[in-house]
Amino acid sequence: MTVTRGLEGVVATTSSISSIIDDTLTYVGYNIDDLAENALFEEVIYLLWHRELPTRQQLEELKQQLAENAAIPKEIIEHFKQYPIDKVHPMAALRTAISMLGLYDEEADVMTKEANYRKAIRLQAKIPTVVTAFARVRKGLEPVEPRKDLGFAANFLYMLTGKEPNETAVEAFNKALVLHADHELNASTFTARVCVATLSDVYSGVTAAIGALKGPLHGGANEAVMKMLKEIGTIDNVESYIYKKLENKEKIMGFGHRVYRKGDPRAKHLKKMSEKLTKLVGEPHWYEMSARIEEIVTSEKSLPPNVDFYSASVYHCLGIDHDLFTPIFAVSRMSGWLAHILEQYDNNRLIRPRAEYTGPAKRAYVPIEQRG
Ligand SMILES: CC(=O)SCCNC(=O)CCNC(=O)[C@H](O)C(C)(C)COP(=O)(O)OP(=O)(O)OC[C@H]1O[C@@H](n2cnc3c(N)ncnc32)[C@H](O)[C@@H]1OP(=O)(O)O
Ligand SMILES: O=C([O-])CC(=O)C(=O)O
Repeated sequence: MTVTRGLEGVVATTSSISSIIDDTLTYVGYNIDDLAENALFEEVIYLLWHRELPTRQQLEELKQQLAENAAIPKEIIEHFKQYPIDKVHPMAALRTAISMLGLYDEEADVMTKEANYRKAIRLQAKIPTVVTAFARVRKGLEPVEPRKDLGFAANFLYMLTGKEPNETAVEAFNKALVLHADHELNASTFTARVCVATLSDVYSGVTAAIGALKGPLHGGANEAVMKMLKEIGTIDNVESYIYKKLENKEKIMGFGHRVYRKGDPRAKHLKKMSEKLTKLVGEPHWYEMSARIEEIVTSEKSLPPNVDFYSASVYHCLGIDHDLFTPIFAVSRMSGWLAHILEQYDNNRLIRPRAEYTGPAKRAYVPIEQRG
């Protein structure tokens, strides 16, 4: 048996959703740079689910479907209110609430193509409402109802704060959503596909994916980056902090990638946004510290920043609590998970690799009285 630890380089499926070739990321053939500059997140959702950009009418239809399905059952809000609130990470709350949504969906176990698409709409529509409701309930605030007249990005920020966001914030948030939407067979997407390849339901697939995204080696890295920036505190501390970590062979969060070698093409967009937004909110030190960290880690380890590095300071500037960074990643990646889940159902085969056994062999059962 040949063992490939971490399945590095293993091609486990075909997919027509996104590709990473020679450090270039495309969604259904459209370069991420092009989409980041021009696309609405709702257009990207449509693209990932239908493999074509929407016409104006198709886009309006999708926006309407998302708006109509954004409300969440009041039982979920009641559930949030019962949590030991200061001990619950929003990713744990999200994982539970998304699973709970399945309990209130009469079609949860209906496995037709049409029913699965309707569930995709409901999940994509409701995830911003779930994240923002939890963010408010834990502060003793009432959730803000979604508005039908706002787009996806604006509605998220509105539900979070109760105030209509300005154009700069909406534009930045939309771009972040576009950049995080899909990424080939990353760990959480693979998790979703493994789950539904048993012909389990869509809710189980996305709940499993949220669990995988939560870890700091994957989506959880954006929150860890902000924690590191806060620990460093000032630009003068960057060198000693980073060199010490490198000497101790500790990982620097937001750097490195399993697939990219020269660099993550999404990072440059977030870097630009970080520079602009940190200046705009009068906190340029977050960008300056980040840029200095990048200089050191790139020259010492040849490791470029990934999508999670500059997204941390971007979200901070949008006034978002640091432990909501990974849930926001999930709000965007929900679109990719759902595209992959639908693709898996369309051409399913159980995913079941092998393990090379390394434990003891051929042992005879020892009765408990003889085990000392
Ligand atoms: C959305 C996303 O999921 S993007 C990734 C987000 N995760 C992070 O930012 C966490 C930090 N980065 C990492 O832990 C890794 O780079 C991963 C998990 C992203 C990729 O992991 P892998 O492909 O398994 O690489 P692996 O962890 O084996 O690293 C290879 C070598 O580079 C080093 N390395 C990799 N990333 C880093 C890092 N961030 N800081 C310091 N050294 C690193 C490792 O220590 C290892 O060195 P060694 O060969 O001397 O032991
Ligand atoms: O692809 C990966 O391994 C992780 C990643 O960058 C993502 O999920 O966006």
